[in-house]
Amino acid sequence: YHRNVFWFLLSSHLRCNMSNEVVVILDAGSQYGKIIDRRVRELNVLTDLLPLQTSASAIKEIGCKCIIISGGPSSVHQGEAPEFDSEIFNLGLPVLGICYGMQLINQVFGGTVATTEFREDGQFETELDKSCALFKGLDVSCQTVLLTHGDSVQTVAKDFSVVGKSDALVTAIANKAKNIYGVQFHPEVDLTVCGKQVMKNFLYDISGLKGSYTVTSREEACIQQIKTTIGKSKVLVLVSGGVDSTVLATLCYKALDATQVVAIHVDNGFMRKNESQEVLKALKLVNVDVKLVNASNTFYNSTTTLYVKHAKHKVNSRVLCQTLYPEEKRKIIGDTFMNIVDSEAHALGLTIDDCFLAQGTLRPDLIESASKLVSSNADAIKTHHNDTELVRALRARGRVLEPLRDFHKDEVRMLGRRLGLPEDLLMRQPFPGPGLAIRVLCAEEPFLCPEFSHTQTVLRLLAAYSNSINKPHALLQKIHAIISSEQEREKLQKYTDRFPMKAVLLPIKSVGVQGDGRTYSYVVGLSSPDPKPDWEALFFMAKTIPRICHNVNRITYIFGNVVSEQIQDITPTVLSFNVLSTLRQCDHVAHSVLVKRNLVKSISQMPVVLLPLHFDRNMLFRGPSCQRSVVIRPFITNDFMTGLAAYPGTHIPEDAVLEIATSIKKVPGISRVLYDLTSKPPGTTEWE
Ligand SMILES: Nc1ncnc2c1ncn2[C@@H]1O[C@H](COP(=O)(O)OP(=O)(O)OP(=O)(O)O)[C@@H](O)[C@H]1O
Ligand SMILES: O=c1[nH]c(=O)c2[nH+]cn([C@@H]3O[C@H](COP(=O)(O)O)[C@@H](O)[C@H]3O)c2[nH]1
Ligand SMILES: NC(=O)CC[C@H](N)C(=O)O
Ligand SMILES: [Mg+2]
Repeated sequence: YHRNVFWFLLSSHLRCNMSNEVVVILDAGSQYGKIIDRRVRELNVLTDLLPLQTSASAIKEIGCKCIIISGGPSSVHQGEAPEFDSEIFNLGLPVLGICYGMQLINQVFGGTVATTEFREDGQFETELDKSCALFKGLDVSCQTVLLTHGDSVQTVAKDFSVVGKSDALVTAIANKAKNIYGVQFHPEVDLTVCGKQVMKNFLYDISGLKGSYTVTSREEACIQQIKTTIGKSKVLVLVSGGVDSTVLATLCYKALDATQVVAIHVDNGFMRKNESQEVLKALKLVNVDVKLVNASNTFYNSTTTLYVKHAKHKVNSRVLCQTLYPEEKRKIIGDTFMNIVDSEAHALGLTIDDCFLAQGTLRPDLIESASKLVSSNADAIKTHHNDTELVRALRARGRVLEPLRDFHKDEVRMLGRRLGLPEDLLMRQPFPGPGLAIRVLCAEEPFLCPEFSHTQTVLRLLAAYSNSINKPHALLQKIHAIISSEQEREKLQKYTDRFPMKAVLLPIKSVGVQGDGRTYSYVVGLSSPDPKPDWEALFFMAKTIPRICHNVNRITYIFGNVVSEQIQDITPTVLSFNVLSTLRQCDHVAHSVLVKRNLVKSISQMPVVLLPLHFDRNMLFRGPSCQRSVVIRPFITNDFMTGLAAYPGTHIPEDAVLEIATSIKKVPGISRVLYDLTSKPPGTTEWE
């Protein structure tokens, strides 16, 4: 049903624009894939996002000029691969396949694809053939691109030539005669430096598009949408204090009579220190009057029903303050949030038949919740509480207003600027709806799977590589199979020699995103007897380790003395009032440093995360694991879908980092402070 509504809206949208320059994006379930349409739109070309299964005849009917096939979490050579119509390659249209899309093209035309020892998630260098039309105009042939894959092309399809390579890995293929191209990397994201140029080449030069589609006025369109949807009714605007919902509320006030707009902010108990009060104050200054709903005590003991996929039935969840799993926490918080909104609406005398619900939902929120509104194949990355089952049911009844649903964060900020919102409100760092609740890693027991000790051995070898190479070890072969270039081995040797390191596998799991799917894997802690962190060496290790240990999605640096002992135990941690106040205090001291040093704008976001880990226990006295540790994650991103850990000395002054670490360490109950070195992918922004 949702999909029908969506296609209807989309086709009417297309009719209104009557642009004959349409690109069909066939979605294989990628999360970055949805940025493809933003990239294409940025180049003034209209997109039509369709499921990969779409038939060739349906595509022909649309009259598009070319096809882009996105990435996706599946493997083309395995049973669960989504279906597709191979006739799409016989339409005579130029095709660009990205990651999964390239693997699919290669397989269809007779080449092979396999899951190998290679696993790459992050920025890598690749050599591209500048004489290929796809790479025309690139300044140099060696380019930095985003790779996130575990599968790769083994034998190249007949009639295709290799136009991109990175050591043994094929990163681009082309069939010039048929105008069919494939890239293993992701040109749609900012982390691929030449991405925009590659897309431009495909759209303008290869497909002959002119770029005639311009978004006239998106503000006007939003206002119009609000007016037509709400009419004479009322609208309950949910305001979190973030930029999205602030822009939304401002638009509602602009489009409607003030008596029609009721804005509420829910304090769920997972806000930052003084956050709710400050939100109300800031919004008052821009004439948005918000009612505060204090529900901070309701959430801890709330539950919901969960659908068990493999058993196909529903069960009751635990209460939130006993729940360990990230998705479960998100579902409980989301459903509780909507119940509270519902009873608040009743208390205000509003019912769903005379009132609409407005949310600042953005495109990435829907993408990551795997909403059918944006894609039929997406892997659910995480549930956003503005896209829960309850919201979906209301949406189906046409009662939800989401004018920003087609926007990305940077576009919302641009709109907010046009609306005259102050810069400090616009540039606020995003804060997730479930707040601090997803920044506490909950666990009752250490996570120790059978691979633990093997992984730990590989890590030990890697961290001491400069010594290990002198003493032959069977596992070195495995490492060398992946670190195949002489240059890289030399680097590994140089860094491990210059900065002595220990690498310990921490017995916890964190959320990540790899190969366009969600992962839940180990974290590595690096530390050194040298008190001065060698960031260059650390960042190199952060990039290298997940390529070799595929069960690791995050790398951290542990401030302080070297940690050489394995951490066997954890401090049992759930979302309790005390645990949250500890994290709130750490978050507060950390962000105060950013504010004091005027760094809020230069860092895109800085999650502060509580870990159930107690280092430096006195084992002689069998000291219990009772303290916890804190990770700081200063993060640099533009599209909020991919990004880099801030590099001390470049993105953030090193003394600011050290000041943050020192002040967090002073908070009672904190064992150690860690620095997250991981890019996205393989790690996400949040740890969950
Ligand atoms: N505490 C809250 N009270 C009221 N509404 C909320 C709250 N948290 C989230 N919402 C609603 O859910 C939507 C999504 O939440 P989310 O936190 O992603 O967005 P945001 O805060 O507007 O923006 P940002 O992502 O910049 O923080 C918001 O736009 C808002 O409509
Ligand atoms: O509005 C939100 N509701 C949520 O539930 C949520 N969870 C994560 N985030 C933010 O989304 C961005 C990407 O997050 P991840 O890299 O952790 O997936 C980052 O900016 C995150 O802070 C959320 N935003
Ligand atoms: N990003 C992608 O499209 C990944 C494709 C495939 N799942 C892989 O791991 O190689
Ligand atoms: Mg948001």
